[in-house]
Amino acid sequence: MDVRSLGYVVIESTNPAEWADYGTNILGLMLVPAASNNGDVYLKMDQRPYRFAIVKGEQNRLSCCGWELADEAGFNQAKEELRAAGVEFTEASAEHAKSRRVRGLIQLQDPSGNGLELYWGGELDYGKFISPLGISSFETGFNGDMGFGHAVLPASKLAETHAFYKDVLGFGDSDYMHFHFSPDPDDPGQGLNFMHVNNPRHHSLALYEDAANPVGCVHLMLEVTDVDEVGYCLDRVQAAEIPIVSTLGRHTNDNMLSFYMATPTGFAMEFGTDGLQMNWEGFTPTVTSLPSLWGHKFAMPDA
Ligand SMILES: Cc1ccc(O)c(O)c1CC[C@@H]1C(=O)CC[C@]2(C)C(=O)CC[C@@H]12
Ligand SMILES: [Fe+2]
Repeated sequence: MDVRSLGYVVIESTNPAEWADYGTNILGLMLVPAASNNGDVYLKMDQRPYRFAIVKGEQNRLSCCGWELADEAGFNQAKEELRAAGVEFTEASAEHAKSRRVRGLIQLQDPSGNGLELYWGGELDYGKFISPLGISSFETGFNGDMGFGHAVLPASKLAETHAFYKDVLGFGDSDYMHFHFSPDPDDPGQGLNFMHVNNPRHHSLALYEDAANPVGCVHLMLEVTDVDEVGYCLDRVQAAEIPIVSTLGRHTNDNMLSFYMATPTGFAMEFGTDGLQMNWEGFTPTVTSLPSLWGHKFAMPDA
């Protein structure tokens, strides 16, 4: 399978209006005029019609990640490979695909129960990105082909879930880390698999061995092209008294300079810049024992 990018996320929220406020006034994303009056919130950051869809629901959690395939042939091939691997999926209706602004879409779950969608034909509306806070641009590649950023998802069954993304979805390994927060020496600790798809972003997905995560996500990451925008965002977060989940720091594996804050949904948002752009040809996956070169003091170990 040839997955090209992390195209969008869908977030279920009891109060999508909170995300309209947070998305525009803190993150500097653009509110997309609603196609319907149902209160759903769409947030835009580049040539793509939206990157975040916040839909009204009973729960506050990440619903799914949308993964982009190159074209219809790639989409059909992906479905063949899922059938061959015995993975169940549901084909979305034309109406549903249209609401996602894609030409074809299937829905499935990974072995830890995280929702995902595989799609082809993601629209570009070339609507001008005008940040309400004057952010010049988010790093999403040419025509947005690097995806919006990355997602770190909880994986109670880490080995099985990692194998699913690697062997069935064809993701590549970027890096592996292992954490041991518990004072109990018999506690096996938590693994963290960083994985890439077919674009230069160091990781589009990371899987964290995290059994109890009620919101379906550890964090999402957005990347801006100007370091000052990270600083300005940090100032806005502090002025709004939004909890800072991790202080500013620079990661070892992808070189990202970032900090982490709370979101209305309870998972964290990493806001960074200067992430590595990789050439995967001949790349040897790394094993890293230090998460950050400096900084990144996390408020809670599982934040
Ligand atoms: C280590 C690292 C490298 C690149 C990233 O984009 C990135 O988010 C991380 C940190 C991931 C990880 C996390 O999200 C949950 C809380 C963790 C386990 C920590 O407490 C340290 C590393 C953190
Ligand atoms: Fe991250």
